[in-house]
Amino acid sequence: MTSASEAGTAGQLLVIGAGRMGGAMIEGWIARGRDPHSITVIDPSADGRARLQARGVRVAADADAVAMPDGGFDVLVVAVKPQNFEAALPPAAPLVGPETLVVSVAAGKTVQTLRDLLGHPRKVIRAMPNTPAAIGRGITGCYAVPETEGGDRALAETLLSAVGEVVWIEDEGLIDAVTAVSGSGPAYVFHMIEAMTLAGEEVGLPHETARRLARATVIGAAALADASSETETALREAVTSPAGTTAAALSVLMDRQVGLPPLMARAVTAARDRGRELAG
Ligand SMILES: NC(=O)C1=CN([C@@H]2O[C@H](COP(=O)(O)OP(=O)(O)OC[C@H]3O[C@@H](n4cnc5c(N)ncnc54)[C@H](OP(=O)(O)O)[C@@H]3O)[C@@H](O)[C@H]2O)C=CC1
Ligand SMILES: O=C(O)[C@@H]1CCC=N1
Repeated sequence: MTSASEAGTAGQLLVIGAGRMGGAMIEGWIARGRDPHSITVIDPSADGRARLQARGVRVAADADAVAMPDGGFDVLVVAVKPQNFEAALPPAAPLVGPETLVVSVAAGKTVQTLRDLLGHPRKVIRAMPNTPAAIGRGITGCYAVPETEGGDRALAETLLSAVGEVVWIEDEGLIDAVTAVSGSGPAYVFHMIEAMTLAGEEVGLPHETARRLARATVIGAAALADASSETETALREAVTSPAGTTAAALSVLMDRQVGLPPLMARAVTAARDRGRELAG
């Protein structure tokens, strides 16, 4: 087993579930120079396995088919759906050693559940990334159990920062809130494009024109926010002429009773509560 600091690019990684999230992380690690042979994937999808194998990643259809590396796995990344936990995790428990760092990106599933299903590993980190990870523009919120050491957190941060920014929280109970804001958040933004497209059609634009305008506006506004040192509030105010068209729209969107803030609060609370339900 390598030291935690070496394992940013060295060390042996086991990934259970290489779909959208697991796959994006693997691509990020390889892009950052990790040897694909240091990654082992368990995934039942034959197509997915063939794609990864062609990239040099070691693959197995199930835990029984995994060849344990000398010294064991340094990190186990759990990236299966919460609904697949019971089937996927217990068979992998023998692959988890006393020094293996378990990093789970699954929504809802608690440290306690991970420990119960994986033979009670000591070092567990819950991480919540999002799909912009696929282009290296994700953000991941992380919680580490007190049993982890500085080197474990540094190792997790190295792995997760391969696909974007990393923020740490000190309370596991807040991971569901992170999920509700940034984990699920990209879907809210894509839905904003859909809603602006529909609204454009309702005021007379052809569908494709409305879609092009809406999409380029969201992408352009996000890029401007990214490039600018100004706050979102300042950027919003820069669009808003006194008594102009934007002010008319914002009087609807910013209504405290029926505007976007109370609607977004309901949506984020619903996501947070669903995360809590998935824990069970
Ligand atoms: N998508 C997102 O935006 C985010 C997802 N997450 C979390 O990431 C996790 C994975 O989500 P996502 O990547 O979207 O899901 P995907 O369905 O894309 O990926 C899950 C992968 O796990 C595989 N799988 C199913 N059963 C098993 C098993 N028994 N052993 C090993 N692998 C298995 C699936 O194969 P098959 O398709 O053949 O079933 C699939 O390839 C979830 O827990 C989710 O909460 C976290 C942040 C954001
Ligand atoms: O929808 C979900 O449950 C997962 C977690 C965050 C994004 N997708």
